[in-house]
Order: sequence, then C-alpha cells, then structure tokens
Amino acid sequence: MKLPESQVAVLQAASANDARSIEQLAAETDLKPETVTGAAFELESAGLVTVEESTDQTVTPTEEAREYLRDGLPEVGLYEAALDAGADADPAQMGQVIGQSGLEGPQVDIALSNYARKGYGTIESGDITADPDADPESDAEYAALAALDAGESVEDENVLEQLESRGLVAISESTVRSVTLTDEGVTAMMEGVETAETVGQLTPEMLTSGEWRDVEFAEYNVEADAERIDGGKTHILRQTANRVKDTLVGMGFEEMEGPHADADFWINDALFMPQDHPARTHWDRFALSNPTEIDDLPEDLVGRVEDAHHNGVGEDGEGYHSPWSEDFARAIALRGHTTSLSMRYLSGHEVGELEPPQRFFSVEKVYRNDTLDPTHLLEFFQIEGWVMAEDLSVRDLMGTFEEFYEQFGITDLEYKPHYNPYTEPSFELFGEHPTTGELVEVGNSGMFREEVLRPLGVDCDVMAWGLSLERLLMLMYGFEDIRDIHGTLADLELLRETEVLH
Ligand SMILES: N[C@@H](Cc1ccccc1)C(=O)O
Repeated sequence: MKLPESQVAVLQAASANDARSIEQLAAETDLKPETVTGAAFELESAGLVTVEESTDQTVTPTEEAREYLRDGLPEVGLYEAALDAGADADPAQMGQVIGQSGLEGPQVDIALSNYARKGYGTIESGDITADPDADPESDAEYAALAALDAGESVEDENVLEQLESRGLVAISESTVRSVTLTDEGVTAMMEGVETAETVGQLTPEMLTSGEWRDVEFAEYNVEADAERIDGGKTHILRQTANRVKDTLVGMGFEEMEGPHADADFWINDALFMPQDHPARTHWDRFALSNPTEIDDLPEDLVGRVEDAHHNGVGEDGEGYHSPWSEDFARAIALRGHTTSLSMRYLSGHEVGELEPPQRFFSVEKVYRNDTLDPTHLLEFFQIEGWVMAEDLSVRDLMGTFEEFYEQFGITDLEYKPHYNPYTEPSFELFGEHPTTGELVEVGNSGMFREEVLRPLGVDCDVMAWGLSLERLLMLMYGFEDIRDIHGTLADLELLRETEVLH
C-alpha cells in the first residue's frame, strides 16, 4: 500500500492498544499538529485508524484571582474586619467595618455581594453581622483557586461556575482527538506501507517543466484543526459606518466632507446658537491652540448670521439680546457635531448654491467633553444628514428614519419632543436595547428654523438629524458598554468575533 508521507508517519506512530493524542503523535513524528490531524482523518476514511474526539476544559485563574490568592478574597477581608468589630456577638455598623477592612473601590461591592451568599454573615440596613461558625480556612472558592494555581484540576462544577461568573477564572474548551489503529491498519502495517510522493503545493517550475502531469497531489482536508490566526480586519465600527454610507447612498444621499477642527462660526453661530449658550463655554469645547482662528470666513454670510443673532429674521423676528463677536466666531475648536458640515454645504460654501431637492449626509467623528460612561465617549461617530425640499413635514422626517433604521433591523423607534436652538420642531429618537430592553437615545433631529436658513440663503424646508453610530451598533449587536467597542478598554475578543451582517 502506498500512502503520503505524513500518513505513513502517523500510522507508524499510532498504536492498536492505546489511543494516542494528536499532540503525542505530533511530537513523535515531528509533524505539526494540524498535519497530523489531517493525516489522521485521511487514515480514518481509509479505515486504517479511528479518531476519537472529546472536549477538554482548561480553567485559568484571572489576574484578579491571583491578586486574591495573594491578599485574600474581599469577602474574607470583610469577615475578618467584622469579627474584629465584634459582629459575631452584636451587629456592627457596616460603614465602620468596611473602613476597618481596608477594602477600597470596587472591592467593597465585591465583598458585599459575596458575603451573605457565602454564609459569612448578614448585611441589613447598614448593619453587618458575622457568623461565628463560618470558616474562611475552608472557603471553597479560595481552595479551588489555590488548586488551579497549583496546576491541579477542580471537579466541583458549581464552584467553577461561581468563579467564572465572578470573573475569577477563564474557562476555555478545546477538542482533543486521539488516534487508534484499527485491525485493518495493523494488517496494512504488517503487509508493508510505502511512502507515495505527494506534492503539497504546485510550483511555477512544475508548471513550466510539465512535471505537474505526473505527480500525485496531496488532498486538502478542510476539517483539519488549524491554528487560529487573527489577521487584521476592518473594525466593526468602520464596517458599520461603511454600511450606513451604502444605505444612505442607496436612499439618494450624497456625502459631505469637511474639517474636524472648524471655526465656531460653522459649528455654532450659523446654527443660531447664541454666543453665551452654556454649551459654548470652554468647559464643553476642545479649543485649538494652534492655529486659534480661521481667517477665510465668507464675509456676507457672517454679516447675515450676525444680523439674525441680533434681530432675528422676518418682520417680527426676534434676536438674542446677547453680545456677538466675530473673533468668537473665528475661533477654532474640534467640532462637537457634524452639523458644521451641513452649514458649510447648505450655505453654498462647499459645492455652490444648491437647488432643491437635495439630500446630503456624513458619517464622521465628533468630539465632546463628556464624562466617560457606558454610553458616552469623548469622541464618537455621528451620522449627519439633511434633506432640502419644498414643503417638508415631520412625517417626512419620521418616514426617513423608519426607512433607514429598518435596514439595520430596528423597527421600534420612538420619538420625544426636544429643544435645539436651530430646529423647530425638534425630536430625539430612541430604540430599544435588544438585551436590556432599555430605551436608548440614538439621535436628535428637527426642521431647521428660519433663523438658520434665511442667512444661509435657503428658502425652502430643510429637515436634518445627527444620529450616533455607536448607539446604532449597541442596538444591532447588544453591546452594553460603548467602551467595549473602542478606546483603550475595547474588548478585542468581542471585536474579533462580532460579524457585521450585510
Ligand atoms: N447637532 C445635533 C443633531 C442635529 C442635527 C441637525 C438637526 C437637528 C439635530 C446633535 O449633535 O445632537
């Protein structure tokens, strides 16, 4: 019998009486595990070996667990402090016991949430008791962590589950295969197995020499285990941004482009945002220190915008009775919204005067001095858009949102009246989070006011919006923390495994 080299090697290394794992065979034959697996499958289909599969669990203590192995579990620290405070006799004040325990930050919550569960005592309305019979020495979770750390295995599934849910162990499963010679395999070996020359890869030389006609090619085995390789890939946020762009282009929109750092004029003044608006203080804007201002603002437009701020527009227009300075308008900051682009385009500054109907969009980054939390980042992507046409109504706006979000599987939009200095009426948009069921704000929108449109020279209706790309992602994939997706705390595994659906 003639077989490819790797199969001959595996056949020789396998035994009829004792199952050998892929790793053992790989070590013995000096072949890669994936080559051995491939060969084993081939031999199995030829009836020469059997391949058994089982699942192997690897449990590894996390960094946090190692800390506790060193310093003790937080709930045990709390128990010891409670004992010191005499809480085994009379309830002690919880605040004091926590202070004494030396626990800090998140460890306090961790201690509290495990204390009663593990029978160390009770916690009720500010008081803590300690069960005198509790024995930290025989804490099952600690013992299990210590065993794992020493390379031993832990059989108690409940304890493992608990440790996993506390984030103290990482459990990963892998398929283990082992190979045994069949009777047929033994017979084949006794009759003699020779190595057939097989070619794993076609080369240009083989093609030019014509040698390819005579060689035997090794078969591919697409089921063989191979090493996992995480190649670079487009970030899911970028993938979704691209999908949003495709969707909007499909709906007849054209893309806007423009500066991330822009004059306050485009970011705020053109939007009829008074210069003394709270959002325009230095707290909220990321000002540029070099350069500090933009010189080439369109003078006519600046004049009309200033006039609207002072006097409003129309016969009985009403302006702001607040100061307006051109220096303030020229100052450069990172844009807090991409509505600056909408102003640039609507004013004719970018692509010339526009005749209705028109539709424009951008999917671009904006910057805000917010406090970081699960739904806020200092920078995020805004899906900006506007439609310019005669006689638009709120129905057109809602219809556009329904059509857009439906393409991402979101069909339960809700609207809430809102206030923007530049739109009237204005609406916030909400969608339901697929796992928590909470209503998540996904965007803000409205019909631009006369005070915005008149100075820009637009004399028909314009409906507009700014939607959050990250929040759209949260609704699509059920992320609960925006920081899982980007920033320094991003969950790489999640990013590797999430597939953007088209
Ligand atoms: N600029 C608004 C969004 C918006 C754009 C256009 C019109 C109305 C609202 C925001 O950032 O929240």
